[in-house]
Amino acid sequence: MTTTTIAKGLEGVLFTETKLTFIDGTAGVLEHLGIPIQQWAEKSTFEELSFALLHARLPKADELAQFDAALKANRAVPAELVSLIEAFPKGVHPMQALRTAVSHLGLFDADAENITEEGRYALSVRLIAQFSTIIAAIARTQEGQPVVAPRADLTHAGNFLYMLTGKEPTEEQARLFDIALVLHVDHGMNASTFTAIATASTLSDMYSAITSAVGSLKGPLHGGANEAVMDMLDEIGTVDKAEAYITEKLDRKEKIMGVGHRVYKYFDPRSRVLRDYAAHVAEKEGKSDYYAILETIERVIVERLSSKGIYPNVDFYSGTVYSDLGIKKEFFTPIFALARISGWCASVNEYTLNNRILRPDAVYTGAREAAYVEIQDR
Ligand SMILES: CC(=O)SCCNC(=O)CCNC(=O)[C@H](O)C(C)(C)COP(=O)(O)OP(=O)(O)OC[C@H]1O[C@@H](n2cnc3c(N)ncnc32)[C@H](O)[C@@H]1OP(=O)(O)O
Ligand SMILES: O=C([O-])CC(=O)C(=O)O
Repeated sequence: MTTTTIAKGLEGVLFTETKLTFIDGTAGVLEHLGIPIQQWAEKSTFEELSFALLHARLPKADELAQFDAALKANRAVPAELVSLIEAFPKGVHPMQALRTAVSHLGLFDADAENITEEGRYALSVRLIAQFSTIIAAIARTQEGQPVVAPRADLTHAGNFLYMLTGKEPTEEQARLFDIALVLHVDHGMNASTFTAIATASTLSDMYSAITSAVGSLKGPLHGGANEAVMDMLDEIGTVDKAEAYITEKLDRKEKIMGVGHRVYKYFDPRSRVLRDYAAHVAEKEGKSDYYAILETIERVIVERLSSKGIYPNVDFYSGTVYSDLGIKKEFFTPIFALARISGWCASVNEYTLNNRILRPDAVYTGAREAAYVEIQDR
């Protein structure tokens, strides 16, 4: 069936069914398995949400314990991969490094090409566990610091912060980071999830699907926006300059990073949760002007652009939370990947159970039935 109506950017195109994530963009609602994101953030953990999406149901206590143990048992990565990361050129963006490292990791996995349901599940568990180790190793290497081996007595969030800094985080830091991960785990058919599915739909392997997804998340219109927000905050500098900066940018019809969304035409519910944490940390620690600048930008955006359905998205406040945890802005997008790996794997696994190769079409607008012109006659 072919139609000549073009859905630019595939907006509103339905290509599959899913039981994982529901979004009502007009009301600002996000649910995983029907449970609102606010409840996941308040009551759950990255580990539990990852299990829930991979199995399309909540785990019982013993199932969650087994899943957690499997993640912990899979945290280590091959020494060859650590050596490769250490040999990456200095100054490459961590998302470039992550893309290459994930692809390389596949070379050491004897089961990498297993695309059975069980094979994809086992690979998902490994990838979720090892993403954390890879990203921390990239960060340590770029800082000129020795890579820190994972610990099996810490949560996924706590272990990541430990491998990143070499210091065991406080319970509060680990929990705050865990909530940030929970908020980023999945979001329906976003560009990187769609990319992962498109790759997997050819019956390609998990490493290929996830490597493609990392490349897609990297762009500033998608996951890369969290770093771009921090660039903007650094450029603004102090809160007294924020309103004029944003007003001038909007007058020049430039896009503001961290606002606008293909699906949300109202506040992204995740941005509300992150705003509250950013406010809490700013008040408690008095660390930076970032929160005050973001509040001002949000006010101007809502005044000027809410009639167009433009509001802050998940990337707007997340960087402030990471920054208060001492994380550098180049690692904001890898941290997005650290969370979204679970959503990518769950969506790939769900789609491939009922697979059909993804192959949309384009309306051809070029010449037809033209004669070949010899090179010397052109
Ligand atoms: C995790 C995530 O991926 S969340 C998104 C992260 N990305 C960003 O924060 C980057 C900034 N935002 C954007 O570029 C866009 O809003 C996107 C890419 C997220 C969504 O894009 P689309 O759905 O294609 O919206 P589109 O770009 O067509 O914008 C619709 C209108 O809103 C305006 N608009 C959209 N986003 C913004 C923005 N960030 N700042 C100012 N105006 C905006 C557009 O100029 C356009 O106005 P017009 O109708 O007068 O021309
Ligand atoms: O859904 C989208 O288009 C972007 C995304 O990944 C998110 O908001 O988490």
